[in-house]
Amino acid sequence: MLEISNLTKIFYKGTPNENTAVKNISLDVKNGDFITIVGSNGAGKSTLLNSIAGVFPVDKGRIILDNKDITKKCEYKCAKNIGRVFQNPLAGTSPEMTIEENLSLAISKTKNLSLRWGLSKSKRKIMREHLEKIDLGLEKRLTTKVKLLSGGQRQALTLLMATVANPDLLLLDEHTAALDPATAIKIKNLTAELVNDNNITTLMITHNMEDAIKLGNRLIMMDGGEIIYDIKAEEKGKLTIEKLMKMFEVKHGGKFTNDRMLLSV
Ligand SMILES: Nc1ncnc2c1ncn2[C@@H]1O[C@H](COP(=O)(O)OP(=O)(O)OP(=O)(O)O)[C@@H](O)[C@H]1O
Repeated sequence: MLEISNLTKIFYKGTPNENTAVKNISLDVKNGDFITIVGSNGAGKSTLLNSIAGVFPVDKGRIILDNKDITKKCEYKCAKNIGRVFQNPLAGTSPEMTIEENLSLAISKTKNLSLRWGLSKSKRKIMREHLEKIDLGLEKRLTTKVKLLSGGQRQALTLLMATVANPDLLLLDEHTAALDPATAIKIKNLTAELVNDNNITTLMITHNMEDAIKLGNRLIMMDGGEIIYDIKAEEKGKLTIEKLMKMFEVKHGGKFTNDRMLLSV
């Protein structure tokens, strides 16, 4: 489904600040995999996701999504098949546009041609049905401007927009980290529901070890630009936070240094 081979991303190449953020990473992601990604600060997690999403050119390697080579595809083109949600709840929606206009744009990426254009009655009905699923009463506020929503409401809408067109791949970069604890739980549950119901292949960066263990069917740990652990199905089911920390220390050769990660234990 997603095949990454020998991926390398170097920032400030050829300068004294040269920094290899992703080092020769290979990863084979199966259709429907829900992979959580953990690792210390600067481990290369966001760089890996940004490389897949075409944010910048990579220095080496290949990225194949659904049998298509997307290694050199720009961010705009990748966005047609890849849904993304970021940490900042203000990032994924257009504030001056209404809920229905935002959602309509997201639906316009769908392969279902009859749903693509305009704000027809049937499209509104479908939008309301989608919004009902997130259970925040937004289905009654279709014409409200998005800038009037709370951070949590906006992040839920962003998540819905990122999944509504059934993307080939969903990339989540600490998408609940900026929310209050109660809202974060809601968004995490919504994530699991949307991903599982639609069988969306997903990579999710989190600093919360508990979430990393609980959510998804596979866990990847990164350190120094490399994948140091790739823990699958059954083995993942037996993981504990303590085990995971110990494993990190064994490979890293030192204590865990990520304050945010430790705080969320
Ligand atoms: N756009 C960029 N330009 C230059 N350097 C960058 C850029 N993005 C990331 N880096 C550097 O690449 C390295 C990996 O950063 P990255 O953001 O991928 O780590 P991360 O694992 O996501 O960390 P965190 O958990 O702190 O968000 C870091 O040294 C970072 O400073």
